[in-house]
Amino acid sequence: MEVPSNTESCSSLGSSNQSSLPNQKPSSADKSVGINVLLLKRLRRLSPLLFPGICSLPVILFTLLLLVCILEQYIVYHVGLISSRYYLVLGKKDWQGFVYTTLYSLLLVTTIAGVLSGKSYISSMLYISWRRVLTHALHRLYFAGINYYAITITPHLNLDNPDMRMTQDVDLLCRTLGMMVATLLISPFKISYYTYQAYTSTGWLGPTMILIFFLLSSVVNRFVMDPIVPRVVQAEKCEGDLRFKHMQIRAGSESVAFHVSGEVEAIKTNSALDDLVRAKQALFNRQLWLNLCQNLFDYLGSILSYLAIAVPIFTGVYDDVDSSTLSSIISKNAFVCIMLSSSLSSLLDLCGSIVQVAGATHRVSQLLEALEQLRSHWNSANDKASASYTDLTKGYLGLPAASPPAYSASPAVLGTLYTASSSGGPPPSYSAVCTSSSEADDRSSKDLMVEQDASLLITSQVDTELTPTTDLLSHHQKLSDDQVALIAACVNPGAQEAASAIRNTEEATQADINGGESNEVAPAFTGTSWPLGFVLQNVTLSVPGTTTALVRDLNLDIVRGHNLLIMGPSSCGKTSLLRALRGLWPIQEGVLAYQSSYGPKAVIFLPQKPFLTNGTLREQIVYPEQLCDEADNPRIVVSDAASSVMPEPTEATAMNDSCGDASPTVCYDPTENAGNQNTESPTKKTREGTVPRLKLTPDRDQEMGTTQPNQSSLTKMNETNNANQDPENDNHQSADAQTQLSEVARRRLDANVVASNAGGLASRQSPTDRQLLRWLKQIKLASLVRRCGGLDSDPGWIWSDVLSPGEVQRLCFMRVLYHQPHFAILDEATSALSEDVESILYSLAADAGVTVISVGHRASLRPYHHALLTLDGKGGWIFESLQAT
Ligand SMILES: Nc1ncnc2c1ncn2[C@@H]1O[C@H](COP(=O)(O)OP(=O)(O)OP(=O)(O)O)[C@@H](O)[C@H]1O
Repeated sequence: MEVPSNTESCSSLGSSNQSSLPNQKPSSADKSVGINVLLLKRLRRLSPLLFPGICSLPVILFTLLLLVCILEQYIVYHVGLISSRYYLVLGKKDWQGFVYTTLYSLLLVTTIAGVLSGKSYISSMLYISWRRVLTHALHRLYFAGINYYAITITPHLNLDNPDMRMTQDVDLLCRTLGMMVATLLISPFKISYYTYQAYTSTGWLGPTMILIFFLLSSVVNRFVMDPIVPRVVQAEKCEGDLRFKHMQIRAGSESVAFHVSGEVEAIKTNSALDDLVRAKQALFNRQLWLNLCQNLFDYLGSILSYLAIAVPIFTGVYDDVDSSTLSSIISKNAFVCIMLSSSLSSLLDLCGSIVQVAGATHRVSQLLEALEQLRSHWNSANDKASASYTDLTKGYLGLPAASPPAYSASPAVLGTLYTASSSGGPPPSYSAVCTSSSEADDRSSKDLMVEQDASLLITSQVDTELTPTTDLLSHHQKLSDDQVALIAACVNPGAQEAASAIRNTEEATQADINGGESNEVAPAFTGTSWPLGFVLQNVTLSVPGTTTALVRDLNLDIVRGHNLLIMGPSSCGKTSLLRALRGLWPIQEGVLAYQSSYGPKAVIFLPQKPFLTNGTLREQIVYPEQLCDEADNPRIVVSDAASSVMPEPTEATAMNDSCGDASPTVCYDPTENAGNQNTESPTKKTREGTVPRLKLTPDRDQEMGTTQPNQSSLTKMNETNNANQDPENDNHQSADAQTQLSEVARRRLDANVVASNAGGLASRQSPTDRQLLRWLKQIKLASLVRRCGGLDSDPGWIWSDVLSPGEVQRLCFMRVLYHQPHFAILDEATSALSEDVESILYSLAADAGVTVISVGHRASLRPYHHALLTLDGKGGWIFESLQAT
């Protein structure tokens, strides 16, 4: 299977399957960077970012700068005439005129000093405001969706050092522009005025000579400047590479020290330095010719002004004036000609700045374009998924076809459904096969290869219920027609009041599940009516850009109350599967459906490489939530980790408008929620009352027995279904098996989404400090509170450097306890811990009602899970129940 390489045919990284990433030529080797049409286009694209609105600070400063520049030129003109005035009064020995001229000159000089300082200050302000708005714009794009991740794993973008582009290159661009802008602004006025003055002094000859000279020098400079721009771009890249190397050593200093590999790193760092020096050298070599031209034309310009004034003098225009008046006229004429020539040559002097601006503009624009490309890629995939979702949900759950679910209005609310093209060929026949652990143990790795027509389903019990004539959702979830209609009402926008009714439905459903005949066909996941977290149907997953499958045709439903362990040899694709679940990697084929946007209260990931942010201990625990107020009045920003993350909640709406990012950032005050006990309590109660506890005590098997179908019950259900089927239906079922499976998965997902939506995840109460401290003590981190000065004191640590790997893992696990999500996805999250601490952590997670999906190598993990998925790294996989262990 070829992964499509063109932009048209692909969807989005991490958000859709059958996708490759946007294609773009390598940026640094891009020969198109220069002083050219592309530069103008890029500057035009940057201008709305630099001038975001008529009342924005950059526009106000820009206008102020323009006014100050005009004032400056007015005063400079009069300052320039001072010498001419002195020639006159001194030549005539006019005492009074001398005193007056002196006072007048003092006033002008004082004023010009103030104006020039003010101009410089406003230029600096303009620079910093530009830097702020431009960096904010880049940040918005960089943190939109998973752009910050996609840009680093998308090799064909070949975009070096995005961090440096957002910092140093933006700084260079804004600073140089800030310096240039005053000259650029005033030049048209200045040139027009002094052209007129030169014309009145010298006739047409003076200004014509000067203008021709300027045009000539511009053409020469243009050719000298052009090759400099790519060298500026290259030098900036090398600068970024060297910085990155130093950053890498700083981050891994301890590992380097363990290896005592300073010399190796020195060689590599010096190599980066040598590259930088070479790049700078090439730049300076080119700049030499530019500087030569600039200086030559500058001085030729000053001579030219005297040539211009010499013509009327030698042609006798001033023959009838006395010598002091002639001196005054020469001085004045020289001044206006010099001013005209210097106005023009100051434009030429900007050539050095222009190449800097051009280089920085190209680099910043390349980043901007790549980010926009990734974002639109992401958005179009989301739109596609939204459209698929609307299509697929049309006509079931009682939804009128013309009334799409709330998802289309707010993808963040209802989640995402990702579809891929089918793999072609005959649809696989789905037989419910549940491999026992003993059988699995006997299998060789060869046996792990799964046949196309023998898919194993975690919730195989559910799938054995599939019959073409059955209302799948109602049957599966034991819902009455009224309940299904209620869900439909809740899916529709504006049906918020249905949330409480849904809770009632949950209770009713729970009663159904627990009582009477429903026990016989009760779902595997008793304890919740809306248990579905992730649905994988025929999922094939490869490393992006390659065709070698890590997992092939995987069918899996990940449900609440059903802990899943994923194992397999190193590099077999365990983390990659989690990446797909998180939407970071696209899948090649199949259907991967999940709720993507509830954040850490629904699904939390503890990655293999733990991430600790800067700040207080509490900030580590609540991560990825952000405390945005003082500790005594904590406000928590709940960011949607799977969708766009906006830095400023107040800008969320504007960003949706301008950037098309549909996922809002929610900011809520837990103190408000605390007061709303009526809303809180039922949710909390329902949650506590329904989520099964996996107790790691002797009665565990018994508990698990209630949450896990055993083989005999599966067989029984198969028999029941077979008995109900007639031959016609057999054919029908075979042909529609794939469709039905998708259908039931979507219905269950939808129902789950609706219920979670109605359940008010964001309104769940946060644990108290007392509870946090109790947990910290239980996981043996109590001393950490003292070491870092309390929960809310910032010790200024680089946490991952200060804490041991075991402490880091335990601290990260606190996030699971704090958020108490429906699902915690743990990628070797306890690998650095002893088995007894591991046991404590899993017990606490079970007590909190958290369903865990673990990746790990240790057999000690098995007792905490209901099922095991083993990958063989060649595409094969096997699922086995762990209930008997
Ligand atoms: N960003 C990436 N670019 C290219 N290949 C990658 C990338 N990330 C992972 N891979 C490759 O994908 C394969 C599966 O990696 P993955 O991290 O899923 O393995 P794993 O089973 O979790 O391994 P381990 O048990 O060692 O953690 C590996 O061969 C790895 O080299």
